[in-house]
Amino acid sequence: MTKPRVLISDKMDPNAAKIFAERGCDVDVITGETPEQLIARIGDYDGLAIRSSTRVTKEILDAAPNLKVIGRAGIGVDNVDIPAASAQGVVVMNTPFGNSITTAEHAIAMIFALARQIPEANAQTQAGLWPKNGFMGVEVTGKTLGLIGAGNIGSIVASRALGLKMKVVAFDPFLTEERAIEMGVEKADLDTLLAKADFITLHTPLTDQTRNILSRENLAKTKKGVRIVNCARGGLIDEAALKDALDSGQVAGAALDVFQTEPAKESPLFGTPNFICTPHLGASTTEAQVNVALQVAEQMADYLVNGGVTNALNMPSLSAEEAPKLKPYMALAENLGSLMGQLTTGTIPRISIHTEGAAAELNAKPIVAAVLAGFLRTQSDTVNMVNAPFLAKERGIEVREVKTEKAGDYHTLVRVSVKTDAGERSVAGTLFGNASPRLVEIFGIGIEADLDGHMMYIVNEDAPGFIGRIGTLLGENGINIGTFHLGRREAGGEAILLLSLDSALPADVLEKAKALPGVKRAMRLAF
Ligand SMILES: NC(=O)C1=CN([C@@H]2O[C@H](COP(=O)(O)OP(=O)(O)OC[C@H]3O[C@@H](n4cnc5c(N)ncnc54)[C@H](O)[C@@H]3O)[C@@H](O)[C@H]2O)C=CC1
Ligand SMILES: O=C(O)C(=O)COP(=O)(O)O
Repeated sequence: MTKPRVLISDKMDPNAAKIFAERGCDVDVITGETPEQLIARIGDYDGLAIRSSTRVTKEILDAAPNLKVIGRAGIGVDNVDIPAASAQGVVVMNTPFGNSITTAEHAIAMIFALARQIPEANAQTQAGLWPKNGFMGVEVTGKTLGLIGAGNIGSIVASRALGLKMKVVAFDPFLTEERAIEMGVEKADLDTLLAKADFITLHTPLTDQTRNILSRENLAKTKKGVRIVNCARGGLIDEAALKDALDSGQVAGAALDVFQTEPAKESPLFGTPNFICTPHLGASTTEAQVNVALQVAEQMADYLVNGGVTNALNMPSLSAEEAPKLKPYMALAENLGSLMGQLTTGTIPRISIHTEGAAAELNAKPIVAAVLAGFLRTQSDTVNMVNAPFLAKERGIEVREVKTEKAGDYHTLVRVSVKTDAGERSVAGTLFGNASPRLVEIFGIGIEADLDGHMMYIVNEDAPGFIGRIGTLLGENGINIGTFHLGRREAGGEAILLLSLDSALPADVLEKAKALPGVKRAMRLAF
């Protein structure tokens, strides 16, 4: 058997290459290449091990017919086009915990650096100025830390901040009261956090919901003199608005480890008083880098050599016997969970997974795990089939399984229902030819569609002319519609439109769609 070939394309602890070799893989370490160089090289490889510098785009995947697995030595996978990788059958895995402590410690270091202006004081002292009177700091003891995102890293930051005698107020729509009490933090909505916090620290992934969470408008709602730390992802803060807020004194200090565009070699923020930054060093400690390198190499080698799957973000774990029958159901279940996750917001106390007809005869556990993974992955990059049920429990989500062996309108059906403030809402799908997943219902409205790639979802008033208007808007913006699906409650009532698009829907076009007459809701979806 030929040995699997692995490319390590970002700087990684040497332990990774060592493990790959020990586990029977041929490994090359070639870092710092341009996308064009990577495209020219990637065709030969079965595995690609990365950190945040390599962007794995559809173009790179298109040039990688042999690629089976992408391993992220770290947490965030926003640099990987996961829908494109999934479409190509490439497993994407990360190492969800190996660098969390290190990153939390960087955020705490940033808090102190801001509180005592350490970088500038250091620079002026070494320049011979002995600026003893120029640097009046603030204590952190007794101050309020606003935590946006209370997942793995956020909760470590909270525990450290509590140890420093800070009060912690957390905003995370998926944080339950019980978990907040366990963490010793006060659960709050975003506006309350913005109004109360003396320091704000961000620990969410970059998603459509979190992009620009510290927008110009939200920065204006902060307590005057707030200090802000971002060691999560660029794009969570409006950088131009942050610059203005620092200039006006609304924000007394800001520390960024991450930027909207990286590498950030220039920025209007550079040189602004009370602004400090590091070049995406959150995960850069010896300990964290050894952790993630060992873990990613073990996981990838396991998959390439034995077919074992750990911490995969886009693939279910299955036994060899169950696999062929369950596989299409897993895809259906994951898509339905993801659809539900994308369509609902806020705390969800209950998810019910109902299998009917042929689906009810199967082992429900992987189907339930796939629904939960699809649902929770819209909130966190670190969810997979293995940890989704635990995460759901931790988030206080009650999970119900219901089986009806007698078939209804479809010979086999999976229905996902969630309890929301607005009542119970459900989506359902079936398998065509026992193989192809198909959506058949959204929120009580019958609609048949494949859930695949980039999509757009619209709820509108059923009235003549609407379909023409949306088609014209997308056409004028160069967006090609792949498939077009319609459903409605009754003639002239509420209608839904589900479009598959050949490219991602830009934010400005989405805003224009929302402004079309008759549109009640418009959003982009991705599978
Ligand atoms: N600077 C660096 O070098 C590093 C950065 N990171 C980044 O840190 C971030 C957090 O990582 P983890 O804590 O491990 O992830 P996690 O998945 O454990 O936690 C993320 C939390 O954000 C919450 N969240 C999701 N949507 C939200 C919203 N709209 N508003 C508020 N909260 C929301 C989730 O419920 C979850 O609790 C990720 O973006 C990751 O990529 C991670 C490691 C190193
Ligand atoms: O793990 C993450 O999400 C990180 O952002 C760390 O990035 P890095 O591996 O240091 O390029």
